[in-house]
Amino acid sequence: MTVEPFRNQPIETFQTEEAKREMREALRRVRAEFGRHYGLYIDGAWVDTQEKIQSLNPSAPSEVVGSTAKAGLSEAEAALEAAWRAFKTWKDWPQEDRSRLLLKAAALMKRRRRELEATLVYEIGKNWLEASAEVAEAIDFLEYYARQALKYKYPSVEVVPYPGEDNESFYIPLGAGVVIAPWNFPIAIFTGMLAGPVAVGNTVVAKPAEDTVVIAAKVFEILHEAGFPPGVVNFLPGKGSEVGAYLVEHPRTRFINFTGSLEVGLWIHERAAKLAPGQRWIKRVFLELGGKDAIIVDETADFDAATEGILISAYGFQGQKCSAASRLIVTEKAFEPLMERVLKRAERLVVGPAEENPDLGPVASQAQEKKVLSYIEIGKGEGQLVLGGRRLEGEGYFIAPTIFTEVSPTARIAQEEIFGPVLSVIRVKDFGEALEVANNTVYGLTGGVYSRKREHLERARREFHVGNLYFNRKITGALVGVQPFGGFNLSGTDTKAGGPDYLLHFLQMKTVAERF
Ligand SMILES: NC(=O)c1ccc[n+]([C@@H]2O[C@H](COP(=O)([O-])OP(=O)(O)OC[C@H]3O[C@@H](n4cnc5c(N)ncnc54)[C@H](O)[C@@H]3O)[C@@H](O)[C@H]2O)c1
Ligand SMILES: N[C@@H](CCC=O)C(=O)O
Repeated sequence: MTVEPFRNQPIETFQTEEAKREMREALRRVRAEFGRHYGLYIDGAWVDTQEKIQSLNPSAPSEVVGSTAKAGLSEAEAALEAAWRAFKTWKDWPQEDRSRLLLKAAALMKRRRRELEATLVYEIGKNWLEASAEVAEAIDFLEYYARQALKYKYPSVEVVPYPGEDNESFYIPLGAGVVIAPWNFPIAIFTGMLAGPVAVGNTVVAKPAEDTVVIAAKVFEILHEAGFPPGVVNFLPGKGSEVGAYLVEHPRTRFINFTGSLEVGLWIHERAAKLAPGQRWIKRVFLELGGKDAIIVDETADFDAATEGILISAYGFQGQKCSAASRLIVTEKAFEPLMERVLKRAERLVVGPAEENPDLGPVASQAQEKKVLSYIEIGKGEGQLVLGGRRLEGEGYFIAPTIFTEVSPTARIAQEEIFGPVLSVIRVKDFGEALEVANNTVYGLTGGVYSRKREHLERARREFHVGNLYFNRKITGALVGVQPFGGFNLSGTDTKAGGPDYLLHFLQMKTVAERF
């Protein structure tokens, strides 16, 4: 099979009139289908249930974007059974044919690109650029893993020759696994987490987050149209603590690919380690969790460039990214010139309904709004509020971009993941102290340094303990294949999504030796 080398999908910035017109048209079409209902997808068929999950528009929560069926335990059981049945043949499909299906799904996603972007705008409150970047990433995952999977096809492993014996080692898939996804990248992470294992011959039951079931259902429409055989991919919207937990503890679950909060991730890690009656393997568990990511700015930095990078990293998608800058660590001499610029620019940020393409849309849900506002209250007792710090008028969950200065490195707003548009600024005496403060967290996902001093950048390269480190640029927006993504410490198992080793997590190596 020959395929063009992998290239990232371009992200639409909506500068041209044509792109703007296309997006407005897509928004109109998606709005016209508000309220549409989708089933579960089990064993190649759409299945309805009595209970349903409604998805609301966070810019105007009285609007129902759509709904899906809601899986219970019997549907979870059926989906896992279907996945195991499908595994019997899918594992032996020629790799080229499996990869071809992923590429077909990518092509279908490209064709529906604007519609998918518009769905993200309405379902989760991304502005147009954020929505476009996310759909591009979902397509990239399909395209990248389709190509990477070809690397592992039989016979792929080089072994040392040994006299009198034929020795070979090769990769085989694990079996049927469970994918549990968060709401903040509901198409990219959902697609990537299922496409990786499936690409190399596993089958999956995929549970989207409760707030983003419509975009996830659209992913399954695409997988269905691409022609995945029944049971290879199963769609199971449902409550995390019910069907999610059931699948985690199930003896027939072979692996769990989870992205979400630290709290749920640790619970899954613990429960998956327990041997359930009848279980015949140690479950593989992959966890991609939270962050408390910091940008360091020293006195040699380009303050204008730093300001741009800080604002996009702190407030892109309202700060609801595991990679978001929630701490800004500034050396004494950089503090005034930098903060003057940051405040001036941040004051001008526009917050509003996502369909109007503001700088910041709403936060994702009422639960998110409550959590972020409660941290803002905590912050008022811990730092100096210099910007925002309040909910804004309107039906949607709008929160003003917020900045606290004079925050202690050990304050709660400097230690706990807030996951909203709140930036805690910590003043330090020099670069050495900045690195100490940056590393003083249980997380280790992304980090950044703005400096013109080579010595500082080299020191950060060695000492700043994060999975994704960025110099003189924003700390969000890792590109598939270019910046494999995943963090250290309690940020997860460093699975490195979109990286060259990712698919190995879902494979096991078999070794056969024959004497002649
Ligand atoms: N490291 C990364 O790559 C990455 C990427 C995106 C998001 N995140 C993190 O995700 C979090 C935000 O996402 P969230 O609020 O959806 O997280 P969450 O942990 O609340 O939910 C994630 C998923 O887990 C399910 N779930 C909840 N309880 C469960 C249980 N007991 N058993 C099984 N499944 C269960 C939910 O239904 C959802 O599908 C943030 O902490 C963010 O940093 C990390
Ligand atoms: N991979 C994304 C973050 C995903 C987590 O929310 C980024 O690099 O910004």
